[in-house]
Amino acid sequence: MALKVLISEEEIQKKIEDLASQIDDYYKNITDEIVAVCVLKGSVNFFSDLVKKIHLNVNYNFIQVSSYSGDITTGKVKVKSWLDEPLENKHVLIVEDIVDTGNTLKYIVRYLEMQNPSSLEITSIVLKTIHEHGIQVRFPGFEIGDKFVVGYGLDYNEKYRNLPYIGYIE
Ligand SMILES: O=P(O)(O)OC[C@H]1O[C@H](OP(=O)(O)OP(=O)(O)O)[C@H](O)[C@@H]1O
Ligand code: HPA
Repeated sequence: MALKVLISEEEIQKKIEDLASQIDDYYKNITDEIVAVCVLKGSVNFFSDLVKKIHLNVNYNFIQVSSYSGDITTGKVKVKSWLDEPLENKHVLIVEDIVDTGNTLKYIVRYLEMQNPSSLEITSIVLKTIHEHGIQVRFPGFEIGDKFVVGYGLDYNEKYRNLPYIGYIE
């Protein structure tokens, strides 16, 4: 089983510079903190690289949800841990590693919206455009086709998360 590079470490880091500057610009008139919500586990690498490049007042929050077994979604989003502060009247940025079927984000957005944040936006480093999920990603990274990808936080049965690039299994 060989791994092929789809998006190199250099391309990822360049894209993150670009996303961070879009985010800086989008929130430039906001004086309150922005709450960046990291969706564990997959987003940990992207979250960590991104927040270091944002020049705003950023607070961290973490949720852990999962729905995949191998490369197949169970269709059921399991919540493993949730926010540790309310998001009412906060500007919230959800940081995801991948939007595939959109099930995970649909679930997260539905519950975060119930908390009445001042604003709720999404960034995702990878997006599969094959599904009609209707999720609006304000700060999109790379659009890819229908390949199961690993690396840079993305796993196949918990493997490959620590690769610095995004690849696929041939
Ligand atoms: O758009 P979807 O089809 O819902 O897929 C996207 C979600 O799937 C992965 O999470 P996973 O359930 O594998 O948990 P993990 O982040 O712990 O790997 C990924 O990190 C996203 O959160
Ligand atoms: O392509 C993928 N790779 C890893 N995890 C995922 N979760 C949804 N899609 C993917």
